[in-house]
Amino acid sequence: MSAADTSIEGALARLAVVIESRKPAQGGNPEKSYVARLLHKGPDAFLKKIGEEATEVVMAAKDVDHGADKAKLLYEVADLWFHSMIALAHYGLEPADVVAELERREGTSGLEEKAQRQATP
Ligand SMILES: N=c1c2ncn([C@@H]3O[C@H](COP(=O)(O)OP(=O)(O)OP(=O)(O)O)[C@@H](O)[C@H]3O)c2ncn1[C@@H]1O[C@H](COP(=O)(O)O)[C@@H](O)[C@H]1O
Repeated sequence: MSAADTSIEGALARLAVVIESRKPAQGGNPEKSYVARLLHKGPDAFLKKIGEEATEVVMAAKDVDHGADKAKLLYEVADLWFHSMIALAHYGLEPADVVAELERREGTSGLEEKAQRQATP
């Protein structure tokens, strides 16, 4: 992975490295870094942000339904991904773990998976 890696996974991996470096144990400074500040405040702070950003995604999507520009939707989804990545880092997970989970699901219909889950006692 390098800065020249323009894949989605590359961009997420680079951001994950920066987030990791903002952890209190790595010397992240809450005065100078937004990520360090959220990590310093703890889960309640960044989980609240995730809830807010998810709501903002929904509102932006509804606005697009009513003719608004898609740029706001992109912006809000980026905020949601970003704050979710702070939670992943806090809980010791990486974007690659999410990608692996999505890959594991590849080719399994959501309807099939749901039926199997409901059939399991
Ligand atoms: N991708 C982001 C990113 N996306 C959004 N944000 C910040 O997230 C904050 C929350 O967005 P809101 O719209 O809720 O704004 P707000 O009302 O100011 O937020 P609050 O007062 O509720 O905290 C804003 O301050 C945004 O600037 C981000 N801050 C940082 N990054 C990445 O994280 C890296 C490290 O950032 P620092 O830790 O700040 O150096 C940066 O280089 C970027 O790559």
